[in-house]
Amino acid sequence: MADLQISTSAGARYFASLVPSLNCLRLVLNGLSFTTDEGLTKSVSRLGKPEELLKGPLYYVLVLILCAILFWRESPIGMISLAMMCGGDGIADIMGRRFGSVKIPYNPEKSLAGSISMFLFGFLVSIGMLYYFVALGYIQLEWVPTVERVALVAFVATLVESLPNRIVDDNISVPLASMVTSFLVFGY
Ligand SMILES: C/C(=C\COP(=O)(O)O)CCC[C@H](C)CCC[C@H](C)CCCC(C)C
Ligand SMILES: Nc1ccn([C@@H]2O[C@H](COP(=O)(O)OP(=O)(O)O)[C@@H](O)[C@H]2O)c(=O)n1
Repeated sequence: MADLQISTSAGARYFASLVPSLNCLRLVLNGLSFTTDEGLTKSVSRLGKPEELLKGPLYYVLVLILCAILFWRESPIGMISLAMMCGGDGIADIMGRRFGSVKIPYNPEKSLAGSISMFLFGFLVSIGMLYYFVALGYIQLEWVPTVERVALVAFVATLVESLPNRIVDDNISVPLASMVTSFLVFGY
């Protein structure tokens, strides 16, 4: 068990994914009303309906599991995708609701304040995470091209998030767009 807590061990990524996996189970059990956790439902839903847990929150933890297992500590793709979903998309909601008076022309439900906040905060969290991983020696990066690449990923993810999300939830489209763009610019 101690070996699993060493991030270089083969099983570490699976051990780390236990936390979002257990939350995934909580969301499914409560979303399907097999169990009732009103605190969980109220904290992660908008209307207080259990079935809401099977949408955005569930996609969120599934992306966490995927990034932990697929990318772990050796690829920048996972940490950038999580930074854009957890940091960028998260701040877009907060800033957009509060300061979003100027709406996006092609999507009146979203605002420039939300999108600009998403780009800037998602970019900064991505760079911060990459700096941390470089400092720990997990990955090696040249910073000038890395900053340019992360800015491109943040721009694409912000553009995707600004689109009307009636088709695909942005907890899927934002990390997916980040993963594809990161793979194209970083190559791994
Ligand atoms: C409320 C959540 C998603 C809804 O997003 P949206 O539809 O408003 O866009 C998040 C649900 C969180 C889940 C119940 C518990 C997550 C546990 C996870 C291991 C915590 C680590 C998060 C950290 C920021 C990486
Ligand atoms: N780019 C954005 C994103 C969200 N928002 C605001 O945040 C609210 C929730 O955004 P959303 O529907 O994308 O919710 P999440 O599922 O991303 O949290 C929107 O109804 C807007 O009021 C914004 O103004 N601009």
